[in-house]
Amino acid sequence: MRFTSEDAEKRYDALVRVAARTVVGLDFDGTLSPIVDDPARAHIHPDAPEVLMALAEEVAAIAVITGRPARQALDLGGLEEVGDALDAAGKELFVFGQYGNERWTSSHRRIMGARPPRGLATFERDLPRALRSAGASDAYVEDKGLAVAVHTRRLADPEGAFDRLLPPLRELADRHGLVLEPGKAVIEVRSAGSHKGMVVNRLAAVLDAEGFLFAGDDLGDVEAFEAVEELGDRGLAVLRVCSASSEESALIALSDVVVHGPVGVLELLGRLAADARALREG
Ligand SMILES: O=P(O)(O)OC[C@H]1O[C@H](O[C@H]2O[C@H](CO)[C@@H](O)[C@H](O)[C@H]2O)[C@H](O)[C@@H](O)[C@@H]1O
Repeated sequence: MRFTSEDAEKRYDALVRVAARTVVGLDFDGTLSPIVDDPARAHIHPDAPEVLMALAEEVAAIAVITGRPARQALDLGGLEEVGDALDAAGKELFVFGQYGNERWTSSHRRIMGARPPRGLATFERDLPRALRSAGASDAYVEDKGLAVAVHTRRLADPEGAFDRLLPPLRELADRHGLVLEPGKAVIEVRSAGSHKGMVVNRLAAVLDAEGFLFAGDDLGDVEAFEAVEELGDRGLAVLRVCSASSEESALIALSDVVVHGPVGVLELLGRLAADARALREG
């Protein structure tokens, strides 16, 4: 775990002091679950449920904010059970799927979602031809209902295929009124309507937060990092945590703390829970 500046360490201390009024926002893939080749097997790190339950005792709320469909995050994360434990502690677990287009809470247990964006069906119709033209017919296409993710990780040349696919998919997305969300060996195509920064702002306002921690690992988390920084400018105690890997470094420059993958994220969250508890118990 590395604080990126002295100021960042002070930010951590300030967050501990307002832990009881702090919202913890967490990305899923690469932050709570280790990156794996098959998206259907990206299970949450086995230590995560216990760490989240301990943390919930000390903070106002925990929110998983992911590009995944909420249903998948619930299943791969065992988050319904985590929600049970949080409910019992009088706290709430939020799951925002598809970059904020879906919402689940441990108190309501229903996924509220948007409709598929106009243009997605015709985009999907034209997609195989675009994949063929880019020599990436074997790319794995993940149909997320409200979006499509084209994965190159399991191709022979993942980076080459990613680079060849980016321009034509951007052009095709534009033509269908959709936007591109590039990530780790993945190009997502989705509606322009929502992003993780909007979720951060909504949660901070609704929960009247005095502190906000967000941890993420990929480009789809940039808006959340920016929103958290703006909350800091407005006087909240904030901490931006980068779950680092050799695959993506864009978030490092925006971070207060850099940790190594999900193991490092959980270590930091465990430390936050322990420090907040020690302060509370005097
Ligand atoms: O917002 P996130 O929780 O980070 O989700 C973003 C996308 O993550 C998934 O893909 C990534 O994880 C896979 C499993 O480890 C990996 O195989 C892939 O290369 C990564 O890009 C997921 O499949 C996407 O739908 C999410 O939107």
